[in-house]
Amino acid sequence: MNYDLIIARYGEVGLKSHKVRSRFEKRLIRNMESSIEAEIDIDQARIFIFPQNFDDAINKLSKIFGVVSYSPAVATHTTFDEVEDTLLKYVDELEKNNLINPNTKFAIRCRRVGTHDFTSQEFAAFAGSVVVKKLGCPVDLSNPDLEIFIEVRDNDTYIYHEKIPGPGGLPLGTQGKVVVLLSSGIDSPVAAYLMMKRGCQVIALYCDNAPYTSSKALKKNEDIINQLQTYASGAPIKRRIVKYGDYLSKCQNDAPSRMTCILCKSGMYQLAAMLAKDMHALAIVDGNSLGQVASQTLPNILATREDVDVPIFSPLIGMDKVEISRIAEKIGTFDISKLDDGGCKAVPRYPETNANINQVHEARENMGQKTEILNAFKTIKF
Ligand SMILES: Nc1ncnc2c1ncn2[C@@H]1O[C@H](COP(=O)(O)OP(=O)(O)OP(=O)(O)O)[C@@H](O)[C@H]1O
Repeated sequence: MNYDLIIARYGEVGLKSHKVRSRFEKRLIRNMESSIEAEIDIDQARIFIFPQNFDDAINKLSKIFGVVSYSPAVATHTTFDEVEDTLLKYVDELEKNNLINPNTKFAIRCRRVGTHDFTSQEFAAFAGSVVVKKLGCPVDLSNPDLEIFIEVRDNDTYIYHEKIPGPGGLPLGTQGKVVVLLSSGIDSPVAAYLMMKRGCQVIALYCDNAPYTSSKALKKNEDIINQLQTYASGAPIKRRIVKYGDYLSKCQNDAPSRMTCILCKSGMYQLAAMLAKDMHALAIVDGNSLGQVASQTLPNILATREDVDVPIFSPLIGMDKVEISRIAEKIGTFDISKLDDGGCKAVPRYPETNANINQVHEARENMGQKTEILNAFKTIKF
């Protein structure tokens, strides 16, 4: 198919006030321009993309948040003769690609913006008659095998047959920055993706538990971030790594062993809060799903968040593993996350599942958490 352009549509952005919408539209276009080589215009809630490479643009648009659907299209002028001529060529191409034949039930869907001396129904009937004359195929408006869309916008008319779904959400970068505690597991990459979909730029903090975890875990974290970067056009993920092994040793040596995981998570939140303040992020995000593992019971979630003065979001809290894994597969992180990295050797045999906030508070004081976290923070490279 020889297309002239791609028409993209946005969803939620259109519900905003005029001022906010115009800011979000600009950001959406900027995000598109940073990964697609194209000339891009916007007119009345439609984005017109004239790419250098169509396949590449079609691929990239599926990963740009804010886009709800898009259609490769041909363009012509709004006259009966020119639309007939262009439609005949378009149908020729559809036929060559086995998308239409004399038995295909089809419908023309016409939309119109502007002042014309015909209605949308009249124009659809005209376009339908062009197709019937050419192929003799039956019109079926309620249950067609193929829909051909004709979009008339003043003097320009666009013809297309596909509406490819985009990822939806809000344009990346419109909702500020968040620090995501991003491990090498299945869940936190999905949490990061969902926050990106809501428009947040991600700062990914990885706590490197070496020598309790292997270099494979660190490599997996890098590969996961590279995969998530394909969705981050216009607001790339910033990766930060903290050396966390010494802190974990201190937890093991100076606190009851059943507390290690609680103190580990509590320390991660403290670090994430410091990083958030340092990098002007307004929230922390984790991959918790209620009750999934020992560290994610309600008492433990409460105890690990004590003294954290930055909001913590857990976008997966109500999802089960199957739902989370399905998203991980869709976004391409599942196969990386599921690779065996040997796990964390600091996990005790019997981790606490019902933490008492006072006891955790005492354990944090006794192990000198504040100093240990300050020391760990210094290992982050900026
Ligand atoms: N090494 C780490 N670096 C950064 N964040 C981490 C790390 N380990 C765990 N977290 C955070 O704590 C949350 C819960 O921890 P848990 O030990 O259950 O994670 P996991 O199973 O290793 O990874 P995930 O939850 O991402 O599948 C994670 O979702 C993640 O947000």
